[in-house]
Amino acid sequence: MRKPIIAGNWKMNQNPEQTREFVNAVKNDLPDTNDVEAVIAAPALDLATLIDAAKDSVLIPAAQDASVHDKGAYTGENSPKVLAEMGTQYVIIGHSERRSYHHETNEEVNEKAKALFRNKLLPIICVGETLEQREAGETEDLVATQVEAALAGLTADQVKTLVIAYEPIWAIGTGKTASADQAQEVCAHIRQTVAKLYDQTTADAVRIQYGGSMKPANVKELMAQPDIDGGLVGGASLKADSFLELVHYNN
Ligand SMILES: O=C[C@H](O)COP(=O)(O)O
Repeated sequence: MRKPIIAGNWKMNQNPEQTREFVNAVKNDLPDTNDVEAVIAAPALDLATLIDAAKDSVLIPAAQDASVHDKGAYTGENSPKVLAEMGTQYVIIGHSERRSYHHETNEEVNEKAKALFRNKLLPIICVGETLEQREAGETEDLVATQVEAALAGLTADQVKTLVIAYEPIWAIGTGKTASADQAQEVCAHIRQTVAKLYDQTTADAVRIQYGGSMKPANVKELMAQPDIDGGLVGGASLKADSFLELVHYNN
């Protein structure tokens, strides 16, 4: 039985004061962590505040990216070693905004996944296609290639603990959600890809999120799909009320 995981990705929004207000507003109303994991991936500048404010709650702190290096002369980078020391649990890697604006390659995403495991952090690996790629019928091959590259060299035991987020780029921040059927089809394909690369037990353990205009109005239908185990949510995770509705999708 895979534990659902709803993760807010704040992107470059919220400041430390807003972060503390948000955590104070949600922390006593979160679901039992055995039922649903509630995660917030804050900007690096807010992470210390998030971790401090959330310390007596079940809210799980996450980062939005990490360096492939633990330390050294890498100006502007965030060390996975320090993220772990601070109390971060998950780190998003390979988000389409990083692939597009920072030209991150599949190989770098793989290096980052290895750096996270080296530091006992868990990756949330993002994959997904553009509208042009979808219309050209390339979605399944593209997503399988991204998954295979990201997981290269990882053990089955590592893969069982990580999260893959399927985020069709055309649905991110656009208000256009993939239909539940479209999202399920690609998430099932991702699971089959993991089964081919590893085995069915590993594929059955890995958690797959959908991301792209997920909101309180559509979370229930998306989460009802057999291969969707969670959501990676941008805009709708910024407000406390909306985030609480998302993590309580089952009520
Ligand atoms: O990481 C989150 C996704 O990019 C989705 O963003 P969105 O919910 O604002 O569409």
